[in-house]
Amino acid sequence: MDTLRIEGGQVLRPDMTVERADVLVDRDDGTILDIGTDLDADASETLDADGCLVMPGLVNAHCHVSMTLLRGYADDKELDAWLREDIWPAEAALTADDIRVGAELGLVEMIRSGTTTFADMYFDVPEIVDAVENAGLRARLGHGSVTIGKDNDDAWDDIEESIEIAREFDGAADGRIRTAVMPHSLTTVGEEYLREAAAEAHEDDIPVHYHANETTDEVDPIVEERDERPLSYAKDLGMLTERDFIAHGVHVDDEEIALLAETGTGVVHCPASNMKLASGMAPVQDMLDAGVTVGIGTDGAASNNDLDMFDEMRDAAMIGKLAADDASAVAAEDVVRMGTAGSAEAIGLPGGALEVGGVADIAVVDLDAPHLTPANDLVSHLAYAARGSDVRHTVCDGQVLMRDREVLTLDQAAVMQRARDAVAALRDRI
Ligand SMILES: CSC[C@H]1O[C@@H](n2cnc3c(O)ncnc32)[C@H](O)[C@@H]1O
Ligand SMILES: [Zn+2]
Repeated sequence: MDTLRIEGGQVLRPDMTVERADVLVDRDDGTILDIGTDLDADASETLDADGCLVMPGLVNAHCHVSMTLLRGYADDKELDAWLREDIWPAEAALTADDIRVGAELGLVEMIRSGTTTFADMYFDVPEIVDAVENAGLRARLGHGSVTIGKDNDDAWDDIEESIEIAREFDGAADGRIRTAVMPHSLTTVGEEYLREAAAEAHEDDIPVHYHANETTDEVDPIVEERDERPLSYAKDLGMLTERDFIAHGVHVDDEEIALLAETGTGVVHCPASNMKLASGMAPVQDMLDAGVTVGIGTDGAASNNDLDMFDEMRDAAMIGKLAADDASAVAAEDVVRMGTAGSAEAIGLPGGALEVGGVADIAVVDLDAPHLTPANDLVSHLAYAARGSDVRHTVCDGQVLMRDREVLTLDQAAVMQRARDAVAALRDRI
């Protein structure tokens, strides 16, 4: 058997306790064989975790990975103006090659900060599928459809593309890639298209993922036109089921929170994007109290401006307290759970916990740093003090993606140069 042993570290268990243990991985099927101090098997490969915390790989539950190319391209605007004046015109000029290199740049960034799994909405999805397959991460990918501003035929083509992409690539990369049908939002996609997209997706047991209740500018017109809240509308459309997950969920009222809990729909909290675009403060503690499955996502690198899930967990804790006006809200354990198991559950992928028989998706965090000293409480450190750059090794599906901070599955320097060249050419075209 081909095995990997991560040795000498402390291990974060699913109940958020930390214990001294080694982790033995079956690389043939990508699962954890054993966790303990007296593991007897000789391993084919070892990773040194002395002085480190071995934790589940982080799960970035909402992203637009190729938007790394637009990092710093347009800042300091609210969502609608940012999308319409800057981002959508720039995206209209992106080529399939741009999407590919942007995705690779984002994947390098994720691997370097301990993210092993993500959910992504974009276009030219076959490029992203191929990049993820080669980089070795786990992902739920989908084509984001927008129908406003399109004639009926073009609108249906865009919806059909989302459905076809989801069907074609579900199970790619030996099952590491799953898909979702991804209408962009409840206001940028018309009612008949949303209804059909959800029905077709669910016919094949494929989830639906979309932006919802992100800003008041998006919520108010729905309430005015339909005399119902957006998530009640989404439920009528068949888009609020256990498989489905929404991004943002900032402006949700108590009835919508109850609907999310009742239906088992996941919510991906994107605190940095919500702050940067001044979208608002999501009632995360209220959602957790109601039993909603809540994960965490970075959103794209143009509204964040990085893909570091450690930053995101800290932001989630900070703004969660502010939103609840309660310093005990969205506590350290809650955000670490949300950034790992909560996100995995929301997007319907395995991972987010280190347990025997579970997938070997692992981040090894080096604790030997001034900002992580003293080690009073390691869960507190993960939530409030650690940075993506503290990650020493990253493993996904039993494969080592980064060893001693060297990314093994992508050529980091070459990807960065291709990204610079792509953006220079893009800026000439825009
Ligand atoms: C049609 S593919 C996805 C689409 O979403 C855009 N996007 C990026 N961030 C956000 C956000 O916070 N809310 C809504 N839409 C967003 C992205 O630029 C793509 O056009
Ligand atoms: Zn988004």
